[in-house]
Amino acid sequence: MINDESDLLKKIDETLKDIREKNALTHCITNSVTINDCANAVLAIGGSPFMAEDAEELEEVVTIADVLVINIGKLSKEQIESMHISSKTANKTNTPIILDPVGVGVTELRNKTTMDLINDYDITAIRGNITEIKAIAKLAGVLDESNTAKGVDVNIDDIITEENLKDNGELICELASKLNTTILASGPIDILSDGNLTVAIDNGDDMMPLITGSGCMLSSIVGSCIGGSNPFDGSLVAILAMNIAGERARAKVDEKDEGTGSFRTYLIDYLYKTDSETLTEKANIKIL
Ligand SMILES: Nc1ncnc2c1ncn2[C@@H]1O[C@H](COP(=O)(O)OP(=O)(O)OP(=O)(O)O)[C@@H](O)[C@H]1O
Ligand SMILES: Cc1ncsc1CCO
Ligand SMILES: [Mg+2]
Repeated sequence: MINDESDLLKKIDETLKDIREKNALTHCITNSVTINDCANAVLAIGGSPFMAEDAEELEEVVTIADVLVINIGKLSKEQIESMHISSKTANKTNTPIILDPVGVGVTELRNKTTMDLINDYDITAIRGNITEIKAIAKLAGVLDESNTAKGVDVNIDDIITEENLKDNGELICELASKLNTTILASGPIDILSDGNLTVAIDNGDDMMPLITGSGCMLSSIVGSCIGGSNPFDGSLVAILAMNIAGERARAKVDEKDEGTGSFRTYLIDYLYKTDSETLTEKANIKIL
């Protein structure tokens, strides 16, 4: 039973141990832009990445995988078919599915692919930037209007702030409840909800959106963490690990007068160096 923030912090140590012990085989069908960063992020947090998307091997892959991560960043007809084959198998084998709906709201293909997956299968968690999550809310009939994403990036009018935190928290909670899933919406402040418990996480660094794939990496490690624990605790540890790695990477690049290229490398370094003491000490979380 979670009564306050300290109850959530107390669980971090055990959840991280479970994640590392499980070393979840994390099957990703993802975009070719950030696929290597995703594989490295999964290894750094303590998972085992397996990128596979040819229809011929998918039933075998999903059957041995602990978790399936689907990222719609750079779709092709073949990949969409692969997403369906994998999701169908994953639901049969009770393998959790994490969906990253990159650019949903921007094109009809992304809208259709996202909503087909949500409507046809049990999706364990959805992780997107706040514009993508609002686009799904509109497509699912929970929101009347939504802004269009700027390509794969958030629309600045949607950015989660202290002022809109309560409204966004309520919306994400309602959407999670309606879709019977766990939702993680990212930005300067992130919101996590399973439809019962809704938490804001105010960690991270403003250099994170200046490299491509910080969101894709986050979705991949959400997969490894859920595969090693459960949807809510796993997502919370994943977002804390990612954002606190971002904070430590930023301190490092500033110290060395470096830029976004080095930041990308340090982000993986500090994901690898994730420890529960640092997460617990630096976590800035609030139950909404
Ligand atoms: N301005 C910011 N300040 C602090 N942290 C941020 C900021 N913007 C994003 N983040 C963090 O960066 C990570 C990725 O979130 P973001 O919303 O940028 O994902 P995304 O748009 O899906 O990224 P991409 O599609 O490029 O992979 C999250 O951990 C989030 O908390
Ligand atoms: C830049 C880009 N384009 C399609 S996917 C992707 C990676 C960030 O989502
Ligand atoms: Mg994204």
